[in-house]
Amino acid sequence: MKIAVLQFEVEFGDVEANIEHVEKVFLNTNLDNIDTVVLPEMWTTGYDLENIQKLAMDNLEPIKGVIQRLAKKYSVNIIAGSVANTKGEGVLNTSFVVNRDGEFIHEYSKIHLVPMLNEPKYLVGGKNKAEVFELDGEKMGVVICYDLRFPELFRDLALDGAKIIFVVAEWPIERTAHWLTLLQARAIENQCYIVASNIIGKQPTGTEFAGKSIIINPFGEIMNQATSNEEEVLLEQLDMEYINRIRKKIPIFKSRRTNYYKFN
Ligand SMILES: O=C(O)CCC(=O)C(=O)O
Repeated sequence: MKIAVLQFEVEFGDVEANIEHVEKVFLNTNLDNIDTVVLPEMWTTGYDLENIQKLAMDNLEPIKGVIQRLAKKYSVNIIAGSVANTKGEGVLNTSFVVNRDGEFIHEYSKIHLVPMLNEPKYLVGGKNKAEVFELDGEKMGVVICYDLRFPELFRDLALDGAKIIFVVAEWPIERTAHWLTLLQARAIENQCYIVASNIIGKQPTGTEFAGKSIIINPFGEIMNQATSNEEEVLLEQLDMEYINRIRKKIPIFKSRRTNYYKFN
């Protein structure tokens, strides 16, 4: 599976400009042999939480249509990062996935809201657990930013067969060390690929973002990593068989002693 991870600066509160920008990145990137493109968290709005009610999508419309059109046009699967999304009782931070035929195949709304960003004041948490989905016959999952601090979520996805876990984020630069360490830990402990897309730049709220989008293999090695301050597209081929070799060599899933854990 060949992956393209997009890292860019989000225009604060400017949905139209951000969509236009992503369309341009698709146009200017050679996606000929790419299977799956990954976008970051809240990429249509940034953390413009004061205005999030009016900037949010309405049950993922119209952004779903935009992504479906791009997926078909370039014949790529798209992990569409996440967007502010009004559904039911409030605004969710929702990630979604569309396959290369333009079919909508998965949706997950962030369950862990971030106190440090005041997210619980403006957003509602997702009510469903992160589930595994399939693209091109491979099982995978997607989680959103702060979710990275909750290893249970990753373990559940891995136990359900996920071989790639995507992390879509707006992770601040001041906690770059946590970003890198936790992403590598999640890859090592779950022996799966971790593919993470983060944004760059400073937003009017004063938060500066870490960039450092990254692709990590199931042995925990960094295959590709972006800088902290430049727009970039990371391209990498993932060998899905490598997961089996690593799991055979270090059989942690066979060595688990679930009787001794709170969560099993
Ligand atoms: O956990 C962190 O340090 C950052 C989380 C975050 O910024 C987010 O979830 O958007």
